[in-house]
Amino acid sequence: MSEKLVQRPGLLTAVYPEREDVRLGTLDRLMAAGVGRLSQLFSVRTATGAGFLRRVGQEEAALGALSEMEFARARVEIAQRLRVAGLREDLVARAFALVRIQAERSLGMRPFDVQLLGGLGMLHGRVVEMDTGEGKTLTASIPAAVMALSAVPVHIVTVNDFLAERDAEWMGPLYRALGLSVGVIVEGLSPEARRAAYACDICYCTNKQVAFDYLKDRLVLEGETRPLHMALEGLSRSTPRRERLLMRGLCYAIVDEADSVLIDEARTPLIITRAGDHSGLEQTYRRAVDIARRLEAPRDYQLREKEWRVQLTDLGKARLRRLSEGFGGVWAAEIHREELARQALSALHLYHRDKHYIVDEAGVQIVDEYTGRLMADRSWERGLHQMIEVKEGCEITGRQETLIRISYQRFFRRYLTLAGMTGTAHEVSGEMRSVYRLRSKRIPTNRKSRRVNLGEHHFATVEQKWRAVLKDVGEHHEAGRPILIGTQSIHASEEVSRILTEAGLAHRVLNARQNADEAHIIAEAGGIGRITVATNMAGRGTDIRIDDAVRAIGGLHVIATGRHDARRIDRQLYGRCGRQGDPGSHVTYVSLEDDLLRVFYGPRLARVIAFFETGSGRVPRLIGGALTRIAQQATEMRHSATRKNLLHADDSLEDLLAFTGRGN
Ligand SMILES: Nc1ncnc2c1ncn2[C@@H]1O[C@H](COP(=O)(O)OP(=O)(O)OP(=O)(O)O)[C@@H](O)[C@H]1O
Repeated sequence: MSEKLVQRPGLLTAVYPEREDVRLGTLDRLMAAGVGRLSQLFSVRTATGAGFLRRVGQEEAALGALSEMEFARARVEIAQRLRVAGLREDLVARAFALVRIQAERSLGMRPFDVQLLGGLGMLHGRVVEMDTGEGKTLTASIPAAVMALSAVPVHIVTVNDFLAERDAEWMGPLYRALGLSVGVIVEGLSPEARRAAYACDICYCTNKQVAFDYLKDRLVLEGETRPLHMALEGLSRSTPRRERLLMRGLCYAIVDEADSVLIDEARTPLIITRAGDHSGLEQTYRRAVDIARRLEAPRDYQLREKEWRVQLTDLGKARLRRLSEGFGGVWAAEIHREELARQALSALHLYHRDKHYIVDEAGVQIVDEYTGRLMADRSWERGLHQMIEVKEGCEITGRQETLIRISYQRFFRRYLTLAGMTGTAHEVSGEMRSVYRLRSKRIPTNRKSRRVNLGEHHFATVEQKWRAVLKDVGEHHEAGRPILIGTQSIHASEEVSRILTEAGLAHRVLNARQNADEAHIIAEAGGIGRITVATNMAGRGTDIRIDDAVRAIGGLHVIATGRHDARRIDRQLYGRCGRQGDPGSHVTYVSLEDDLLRVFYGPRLARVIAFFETGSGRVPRLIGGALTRIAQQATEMRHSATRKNLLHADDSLEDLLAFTGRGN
C-alpha cells in the first residue's frame, strides 16, 4: 500500500475566506506566490487502496445508522471541518462515505469500490483510466462533491454540450442533497447566466466554453491581476471589473475524456477575435483558387497527404508566376504567391467535403475528426477557410483580427489542481506526464468484462468491405441483436445507410448532419433489432443501455468499418458494448483502400489490392493485420511527434486550426 501527498485546498479558503474573492486575479497571484509549494508543507498523507476502502466502509456503517436529521447535521459538520482542516485522510474517508450513501439515496446507484478508488485518484490530481462503461460520470461526482464541500470551486469539463447537460442533470440530485449547487455552461448562454453557473459549487462545462470564458476574463482584466489594485478599484468604481468577471478562477478541474481534451485538442489555439478589414483580400482568395484550379499534379505540384501539405514543383512555381503576372500586390512577392497557391491547393485537394467539413445554410462548417461533431464557430486560419468557401461557392466570411489567444495546453496548466478520467489513457500517459505533470492511474473493472472481440477482417476494396459488413449485419440482425455500425466520416455513414436501405434493413443514422435527435437515437440504439449507423459521434460518452432480453441474446454488437489514426478512438467505439459486465461483441472490417492505409502506403498499395481483388477480396489475416497495424502505429507516432514539436514551438500555433470565439 502506498502513501500519497495531497494538496490541501483548505489553505486556499483560509487565505481568502470570502469565496467570492477566490477570483481569477487573486488566484494567479496566489500561484505566483507559490501556494503549490506552501500547501505541500501543510499537506497530509492519505493512504490509498485497501486501507482507504476499509476506512470508508467503517464511516459508511456509522453514517448509515444515523437518522435523517443526524445525517444532515453530519453533512454540515464534515463540510465545516474540510474547510478548516483541508483534505485530511479521516475527513476524506468520511466525506467519501457521505457521498456514497447520498448517491444511493438520490440516484439509486451506490458507487462501487473501484469508483471510490477512481474518485480518490482524481482527488489526488491524477488521470484515472477506467474502462469504457465503468461509470465515470458517477465516479467524478465523488471528488467533485468532496472538493466542493471543502469550498473549492469545481469545474467538470466534458467534450460537448450534450454531455455537460446530461451529466449535470443526472448528478444534480446528489449534489443538491449534499447542499451543493450545480451549474452548467453551454453554447449561447448570456454573461449573466454564465456568471451564475460559475458561481455554483460545481460547474459542468465544455473545454471550449471554459477556456473562452477564461480568455474573456483576461480581456476584462487587461492583464491586471494584482489583488490590491483590484480591491482599490472595487472601492472607487461603481462597476468594478471584478463584477464583470465570469469565473471564480481556475481551482480544481476534472477533465472527462482527458486524452481527447488534453492530447488531441492540445494544439488547438483558442482565439478571441474581432472582425478585421478584409477588403481586397476577397479578390486575392478568389484568384488563388482560380490559379490553383489550373495547376496540374504531378507536373505543377505534389500532394503529400501523409505530411498533410502540398509541394510546388519548379515547373509549378514558374507557371504560378506566369499566371499571376500583372496582379501586383501580394502576388509580386514569390514567398506570398507560393504560400497562397499552396493554401488554395490544400483547400481544393486535401480538405474534403463531408469528411473534413460540411456545407449547409451557415456555410462551411468544420467536422471534428475525433468526435465527428460540427465545430460551429471554428475556422481554419490563414485564408484557408475562405478559400474552401470559394471552392464551395459560399459567401466569403471576413478575416478576423486576433485579440487574445491561448492553447488548451497552456490553459489547463493554469488550474491549481487538475485531474482527469478516460477509458483510454495508457497510450498517451507519457505525454500527459511530460506536458501536464499529470500522472495516470489504472483502475480495475468492477466486474469481469464479457466483451468479445470477433477480430479484424481485411478486404482488398471498399466495395468488398461493404459487402462483408452487410453480411455481418444480416446475421446478427436475424438473431435480434442491436447493432452499432461505426464509420469514419459522414460520407461513409451515408454510404452504409444507402447499402442498408437497398437491402431493406431499417436503421437510424447519427452524424454531424443528422444529429437533431441524438439523445433519442442513443436511447433506442440498444433495443432488440435496432441498427444504428454513426460516425465517431457515437464514440465517447455514449451510454447505450440494454435490457435483459437483449442481454440474453448476447448484447450489443459493434461493427467498426475501418481503423482510426489513433487506436484510442477505436477502443472508444468498442467500449459501447459490454458495459458494466454486460455481454457484447465487436468486430472490425478494414479495406486496403481505406484512407489510413492509402495515405500511409501511397501508390505502392495498388499492386497488393490488384493481387487480392478477385473473388470475395479477402486478404489473409497475417498480411492485412500487419499492413493495418504498421500504418496505424506509425501514424499514431507521427501525430505524437508532431504534437510534441508544436508544444515546444508556440510560434507554430499560427499554422494550425483555430477557434474564432465570437465573444459576447
Ligand atoms: N455504482 C453504480 N451502480 C449501478 N449502475 C452504475 C453505477 N455506476 C455506473 N452505473 C451505470 O453504468 C453505465 C455507464 O456509466 P457512464 O456512462 O458514466 O460510463 P463511462 O465510464 O462514462 O463510459 P464511457 O467511457 O463510455 O464514457 C450507466 O448506465 C450507469 O447508470
